[in-house]
Amino acid sequence: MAALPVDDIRRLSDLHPKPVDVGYQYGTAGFRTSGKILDSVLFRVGILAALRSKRLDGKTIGVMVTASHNPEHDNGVKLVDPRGEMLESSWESHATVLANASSTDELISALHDLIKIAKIDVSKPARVVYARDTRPSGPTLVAALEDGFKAMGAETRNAGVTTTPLLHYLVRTINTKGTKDSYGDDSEEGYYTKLSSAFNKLIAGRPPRSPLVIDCANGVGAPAAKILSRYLQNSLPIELENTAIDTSGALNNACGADFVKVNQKLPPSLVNVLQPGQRACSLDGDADRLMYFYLDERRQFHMLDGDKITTLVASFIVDLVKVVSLEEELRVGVVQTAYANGSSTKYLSARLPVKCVPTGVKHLHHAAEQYDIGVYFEANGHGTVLFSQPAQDLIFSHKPSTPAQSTALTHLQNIINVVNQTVGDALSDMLLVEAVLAHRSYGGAEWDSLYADLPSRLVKVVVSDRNAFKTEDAERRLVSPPGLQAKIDELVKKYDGGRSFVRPSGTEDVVRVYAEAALKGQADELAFRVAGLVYDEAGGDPAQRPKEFL
Ligand SMILES: CC(=O)N[C@H]1[C@@H](OP(=O)(O)O)O[C@H](CO)[C@@H](O)[C@@H]1O
Ligand SMILES: [Mg+2]
Repeated sequence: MAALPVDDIRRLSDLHPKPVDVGYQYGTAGFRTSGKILDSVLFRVGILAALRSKRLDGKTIGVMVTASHNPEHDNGVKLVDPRGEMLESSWESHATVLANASSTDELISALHDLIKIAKIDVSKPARVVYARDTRPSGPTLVAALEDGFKAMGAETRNAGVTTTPLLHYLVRTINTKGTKDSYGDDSEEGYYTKLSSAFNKLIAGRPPRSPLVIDCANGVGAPAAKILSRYLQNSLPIELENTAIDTSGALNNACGADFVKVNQKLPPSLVNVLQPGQRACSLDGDADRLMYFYLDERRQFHMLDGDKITTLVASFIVDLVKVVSLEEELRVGVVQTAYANGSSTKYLSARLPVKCVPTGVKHLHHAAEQYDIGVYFEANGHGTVLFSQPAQDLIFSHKPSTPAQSTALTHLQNIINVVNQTVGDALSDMLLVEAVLAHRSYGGAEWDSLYADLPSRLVKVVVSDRNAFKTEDAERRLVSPPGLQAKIDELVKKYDGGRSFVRPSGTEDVVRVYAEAALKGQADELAFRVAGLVYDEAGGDPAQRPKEFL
């Protein structure tokens, strides 16, 4: 069995020393922190990606350098497994171990351990494809990553500056190229062609669409949406806003999907742009999240979040499945997290199976794979639709008995192709939403009226140790610190339609509090009361207690 190229690793590792006194964790979204302290992490992730590929007989592994919706000065990195899905969870801890090795010697010894534990044949080829978003720290971090690849002698393909979902698409298409499972052409062009031609077929014969405003969060979604618009031509007129990818500090700043979701308001930059009734959406910094919204006649803001997208899309698919009389063979189900608005869960549960899983896309994705057709979106707008292989085979082979069935089947086939099944994809999801709206003849208001959101509030609490907070029941209840859940239950009882839960964030050093209630003021009050409980319970300094906490 070949040995690790220790000399190359040593020489290059010395160029990327780990800062002392910094600990790293491969969390829900990979490694994510200030871009200034990620150099050694990127180098080591380069090595890890090569080893993961060797472990999988030279299948291509993806590496994405992004911190998504986080502030511009943050950055991050995550690995993508061969089918375009998130890194297998047992390897998350390998990643954490490598990132925290304090010296080159320790790194090399950790690598030897990893090879043994994970049974890696080092003589196998290593193949990786990588990309980054538009963050200013990206080029330097990618150089560190490339040193990691070089140390391992990996075969590499640089996908440049692109969106996270496009990188996931590339990983899957590269690995399925020339097989019966081919997912498309392994190029940017292949991606845009696949999505746009499916969309064009889906909306063929429908009245022309009115222009859609896209807030690109001043990120990589801007160039991506521009390219997509060329492929769409007249089928979907779009107006791009917040496209300043070279303006320092602009990324995700007072714009983008996370801003809209958290603040429940219009990005200020759109105030003089958006017309009442016009459809608009926001992407996040790496274009895998999508939030829709519109202004009513009184210029009141209305948000159409991931739950509203789930409802729109799942109902449409269910109706198509009914038309083709395949309800038994094509079971449609929905996956949500505790952050899903209670009204959406109620609406959906009355119509289809709904499952609640812990936060983080990998949990939703895996649960959605259990259905023939699984629709999943986090409330924050990250999600997609998964079709099992048997479901796809049936949809492409079934013989329709009537013209209506033939049309419905064709729509299902085109939905399969418009959707990026590897991961949530803002641009693909946007095309899917636009297609369904066109079929239903809905504007924002009609879509919004399917159910009324319960007012909700999300609050962050800074605590000294978020790991002291442990949850059960898909994060809806706290088991630790002991006794805190009972106090939350007591509070919740006092609010009409009240619901609240507390969980440690997987991406930030905070504990999150969510609350909803029948009235906005009540949801806010409940959230701030629970936040106060959490703060005090965690031993927060009374002098620093945020004044809004009750
Ligand atoms: C409330 C919320 O929006 N949480 C987000 C956030 O996770 P936290 O574990 O809550 O920090 O980032 C994750 C990764 O992007 C995303 O999957 C998740 O939905
Ligand atoms: Mg993102």
